[in-house]
Amino acid sequence: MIVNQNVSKVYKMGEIDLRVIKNLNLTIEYGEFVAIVGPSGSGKSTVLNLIGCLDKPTEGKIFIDETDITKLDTTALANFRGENIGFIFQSFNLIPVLSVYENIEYPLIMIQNLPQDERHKRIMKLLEDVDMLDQKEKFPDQLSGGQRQRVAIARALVTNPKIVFADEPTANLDTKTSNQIITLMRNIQREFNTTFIFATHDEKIVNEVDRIITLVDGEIVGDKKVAS
Ligand SMILES: Nc1ncnc2c1ncn2[C@@H]1O[C@H](COP(=O)(O)OP(=O)(O)OP(=O)(O)O)[C@@H](O)[C@H]1O
Repeated sequence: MIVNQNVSKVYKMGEIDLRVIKNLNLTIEYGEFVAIVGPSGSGKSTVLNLIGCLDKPTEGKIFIDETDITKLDTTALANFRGENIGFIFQSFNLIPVLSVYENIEYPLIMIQNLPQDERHKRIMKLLEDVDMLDQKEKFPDQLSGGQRQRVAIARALVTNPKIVFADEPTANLDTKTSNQIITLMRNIQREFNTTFIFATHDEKIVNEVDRIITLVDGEIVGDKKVAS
C-alpha cells in the first residue's frame, strides 16, 4: 500500500517559492489501475516522481508498505526504487546501443543475486508477453513506436516491481497502438496484480482505469472509483 501524508513540494525559483504540490493525502492499494489527470502544470508528473522515489517532497511522509521513503538517503532510495518500482515514459527512453533483449535485461543490474538462467528465463517470458520474441536482436531505432513501448513495458516489469508508473505512455502512439498498449498493461495488472499509476491526458487510458484522481494546482479536487 502507498500512503502519502500531507505531502508538499516547493520549487525555489530565485526569490519565489513555487508550491506545486499542496498537502497531498492519497492512499493507493496494490493492484490498482489508476490515472492521475489534470491540466498541464497541475503537478501530475511531480506526484509520480515523488511516489516513484525519483524526487523528495519538501514536507510530508510517503510510505510504501512500512518504509517511509522520505527518510531514505540517495543510495537507499535508488536501491528501493530498483527493487520495487518500474517506469514507463512517453518517449520510451530505451538505450540506443543495446538490443531489445539487453534493454530489458538492463534493470536486472540492480538485482545482483539473481542467477543467470533465471535472468534469461524472466527476459524470455516478458519478450513473449509483449510479443517481441522475434525482435529480440533488433535495436530501438529499428522498431516502431508501439514496439518500442512494448520493450519499455517489459523493461519496467523485469524486476517484478510492485508498482509501475507510466507518464503519458501513449502520447507518441497512434490510436490503434495505444489501445494495444493499454490492453497489454491491463492484462499484466490482472495477471500479476501489478499496480499501475498513470499520469495522462489520454481519454483511452482514462476510460480503462478503475480510479481517476484529478489534480488542479497541486491539489486533489476529485478522486473517484469507476466501473470498468
Ligand atoms: N524542476 C522544477 N523547477 C521548478 N518548477 C518546476 C520543476 N518541475 C516542475 N515544475 C513546475 O511544477 C508545476 C507542476 O509540473 P508537473 O510537470 O508536475 O505538471 P503536469 O501536471 O505533469 O504537467 P503536464 O501535463 O504538462 O506534463 C508546473 O508549474 C511546473 O512548471
